[in-house]
Amino acid sequence: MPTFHASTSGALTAPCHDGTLVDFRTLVLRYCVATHALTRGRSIARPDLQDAVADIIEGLPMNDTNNPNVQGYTLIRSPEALRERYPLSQQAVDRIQSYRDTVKRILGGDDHRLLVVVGPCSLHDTEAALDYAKRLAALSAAVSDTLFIVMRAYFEKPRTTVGWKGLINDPHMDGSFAVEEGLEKARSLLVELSELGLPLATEALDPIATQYIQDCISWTAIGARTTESQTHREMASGLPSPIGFKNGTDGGFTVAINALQAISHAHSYLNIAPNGQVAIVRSNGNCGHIVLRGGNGKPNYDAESVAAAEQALAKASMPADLMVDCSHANSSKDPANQPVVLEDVVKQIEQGNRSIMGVMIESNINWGAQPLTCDLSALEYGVSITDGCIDWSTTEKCLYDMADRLKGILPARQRHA
Ligand SMILES: O=C[C@H](O)[C@H](O)COP(=O)(O)O
Ligand SMILES: C=C(OP(=O)(O)O)C(=O)O
Repeated sequence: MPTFHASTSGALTAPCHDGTLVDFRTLVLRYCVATHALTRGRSIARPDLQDAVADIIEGLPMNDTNNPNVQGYTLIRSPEALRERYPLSQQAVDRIQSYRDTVKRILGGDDHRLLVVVGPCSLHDTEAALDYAKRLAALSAAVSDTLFIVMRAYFEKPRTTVGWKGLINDPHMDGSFAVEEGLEKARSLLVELSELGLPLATEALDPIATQYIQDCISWTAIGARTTESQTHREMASGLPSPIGFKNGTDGGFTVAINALQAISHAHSYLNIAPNGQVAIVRSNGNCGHIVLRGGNGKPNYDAESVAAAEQALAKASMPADLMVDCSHANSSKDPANQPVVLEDVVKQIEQGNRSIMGVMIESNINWGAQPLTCDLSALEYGVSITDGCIDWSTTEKCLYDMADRLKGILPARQRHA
């Protein structure tokens, strides 16, 4: 790794990628010229930029007290630059705005439909994701009087300990962590999915990554492992779509209810501006609801748990808006249990429940999950590489059945008295 040396004149110099000795100011200048060209949309040879960046970053001494545990930094393009490269059409922008408004109307009880967040646990194969989305778009149109369907487009996976952290973090799924490529893959796929006319949901995990993709998203989850995190609550208060806070991994509602209260306020926090510069963000505050996903080895989708969640929300003077996650601890991570949970939820609504405004289902083209192995060509098409999912035919059956049974009930339901 090259390091900078002070010459007798005091100038910092370092050996460049091509072996020549270059001073620090020249390297910074090369980098600025390259990024300026990029942000202005001019094409520049990618290696020029990479070399300029690598020369600067690798030249910076890392053995200071601030960074003893950091191997290095790789600068990447700004959110603005990626958005310019993969823009949404005006039609998609208008649709996304109307999808977000629909989610808010469902929360307020002004749209009687049930919000259904359904799709793969994580997306790892672009072709399979588009295949799934096309099927879901057709199904969604057929049940749109009763269900408002939003596709799970999850690119970030929070891990209990370690494991593949999703397409953004490791797009080649081989531990090479090409995060910039991951952001590019995620954004280009989100744009393609958005153009199909399907509302999209994701989990917002990395506060910086959100800046690259959130314009495509109509409903956002904050996961069970981060619902209690102040950083995630601050970020959520500034995100453009309504938020579903999962209950904590212990199965309790309190941290999710506290999170809802936190995001209803404006916050000031550190993140990056669209041009990639570190900035203080001043948010307006946001709205959302809790998601019951079970925990601590126990489910919490049953009528008794739902009533307890309603009481906890009432005690906190929060509206009774609940989504039930049919997967995760509610299914003991066995996809075969998801239809069982869904059946229970539909029965609760048939029997007069007014607080359940949505469900979440982990579904894919094919059943179950497969381990991520070194030989990627051995992966089965349309099968999750994270949590197990129900397959497409089960998904169709579940959603058509639910729409059929709730068709006459939801329009008459007074969600908020
Ligand atoms: O939804 C996915 C998983 O439940 C979540 O990422 C945690 O997975 P893990 O417990 O296998 O790490
Ligand atoms: C990780 C997820 O859920 P949870 O945070 O509930 O574990 C998920 O929905 O993908």
